[in-house]
Amino acid sequence: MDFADFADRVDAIEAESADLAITSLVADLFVDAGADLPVVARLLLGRVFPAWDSTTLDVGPNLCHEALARAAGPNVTADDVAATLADAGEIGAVAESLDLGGQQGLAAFGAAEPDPLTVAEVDDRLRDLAAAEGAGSRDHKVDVLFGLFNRTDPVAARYLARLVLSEMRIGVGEGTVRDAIAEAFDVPADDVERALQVTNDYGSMAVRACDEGEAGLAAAELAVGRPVQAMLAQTGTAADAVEAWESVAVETKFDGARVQIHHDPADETRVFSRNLEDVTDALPEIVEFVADLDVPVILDGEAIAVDDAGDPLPFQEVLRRFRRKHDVARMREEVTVEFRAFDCLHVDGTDLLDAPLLDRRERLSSVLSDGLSPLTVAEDVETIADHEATALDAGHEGIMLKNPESAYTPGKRGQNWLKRKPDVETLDLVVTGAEWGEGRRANHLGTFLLSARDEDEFATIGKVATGITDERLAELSDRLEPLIRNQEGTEVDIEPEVVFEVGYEEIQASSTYGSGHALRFPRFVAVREDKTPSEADSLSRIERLVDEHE
Ligand SMILES: Nc1ncnc2c1ncn2[C@@H]1O[C@H](COP(=O)(O)OP(=O)(O)OP(=O)(O)O)[C@@H](O)[C@H]1O
Repeated sequence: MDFADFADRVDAIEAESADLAITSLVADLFVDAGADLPVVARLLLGRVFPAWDSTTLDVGPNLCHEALARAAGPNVTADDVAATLADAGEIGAVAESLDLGGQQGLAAFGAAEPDPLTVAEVDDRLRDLAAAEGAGSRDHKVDVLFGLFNRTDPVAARYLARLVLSEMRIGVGEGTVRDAIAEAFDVPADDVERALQVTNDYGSMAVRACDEGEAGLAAAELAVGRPVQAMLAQTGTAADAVEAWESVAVETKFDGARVQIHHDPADETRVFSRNLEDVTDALPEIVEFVADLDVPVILDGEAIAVDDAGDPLPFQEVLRRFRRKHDVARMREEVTVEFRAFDCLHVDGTDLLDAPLLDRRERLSSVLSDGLSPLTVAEDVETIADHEATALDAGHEGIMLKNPESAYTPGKRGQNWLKRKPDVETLDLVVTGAEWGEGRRANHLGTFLLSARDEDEFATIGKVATGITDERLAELSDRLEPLIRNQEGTEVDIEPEVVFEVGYEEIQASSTYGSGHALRFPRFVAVREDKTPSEADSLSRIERLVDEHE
């Protein structure tokens, strides 16, 4: 399929507002995609790589601006592109407005008219770009993008630019793609959903539905090395759990960060964070913890930080170890990390997702002799309260209440896992702007603009400057500066990428911020290194919190 045809179809999808009509347009596109089906399914979701693969293109706004400027000819600079972006508000509109691939573009192809750009070629070139590293990789990336932009018409340029900056935002979510696969290939949406949960690969599952139908989807299996979404919990009480189930599996709720271990004794061990990022290199202790297991396993659990006496430290400590690429050995001395296992998805060739929790726990105890989260089966609130008191005494965050009969449902926040509602409410919000500091803090970003997730946009809700030490501020500044998009006076726009956990006193109505709400006395708690903006708190959650407190 030509990329220009794909872009025209995406344009029609973006222009449609009715959900059902969008699904049908996507389904038609899937039917017409032929051999490009896997790539088309991923690109619609703004992905070059499957959802389980944490490889990124690693293309920042500046690099993209440079490539666009080159493709637009000698009279346009990267600064011009950035200035146009400030007016246009999004990179797609900027790319579309530039006259790309003029004479300088043809010259790059030896003056001959280049072949039309295909979807497969875009995919190949972007994969090649993602693989570039080391000296010269930046130039190589600009060259690749320049080569692609040179061969796009305005609509294709719009979607290519959005794709490379992970800003596809065409109103097609994972649910739409699931329903469109079902509609296109006449298979039940539930079967597609299940296969997607197990594989986390929209492209391959679209192909399976097309080629093999229901049977192909049913045969989808977990693979050691390919992470699945974590099962999530709702808030609930002991009384809720006792009422809902015959008995209750009570576990300690560790205050750490979720990790999924994929261990294959014949191959390697990989550790993934809650957002499926590969964090293996940052957490060598976790790899060492399973090194002696002689069967392939997929384990779910929590990485916690402990002090010299082995007592738990707050989760901010463990987050200091996440995503760290340098100084891992030194950080390991500073913060000791341990693993606490609470679930087991696969052992030695057998998938356990559909097995009841207690069976999965039995398999877990058969492979691990220590590091298990303690579990009590309770039938009354008193026994649950006892477990809770013991957990809190030991310095843990609280308890989890689980339905002993329940299957493991990846990515689902169902009724089968309940977490004790924390006493202090915090919000996970995306940093979308900042202000340069004053006085001795003038070289750092000082105040951070926070936004809640609103569908695939972000709605501002407050600013935080309190609770941040000078050292932390320097770190945050280094982290956020490369994400600056625009600057006006001392205020900057920040590419939505970093999630802050923030405490607050109250949520008030406000006309100052886009969300219609403002946080009263917001204070910085931590950077949620384990969350992406898509996992930040949504505007609808904030509205629910406001309703609850009224
Ligand atoms: N025994 C346990 N079983 C399940 N989860 C546990 C357990 N101990 C700790 N956890 C952690 O608790 C998390 C769920 O509750 P919590 O509210 O703390 O997480 P969150 O990441 O802030 O929010 P959420 O997962 O609800 O989006 C799990 O994702 C997991 O990381």
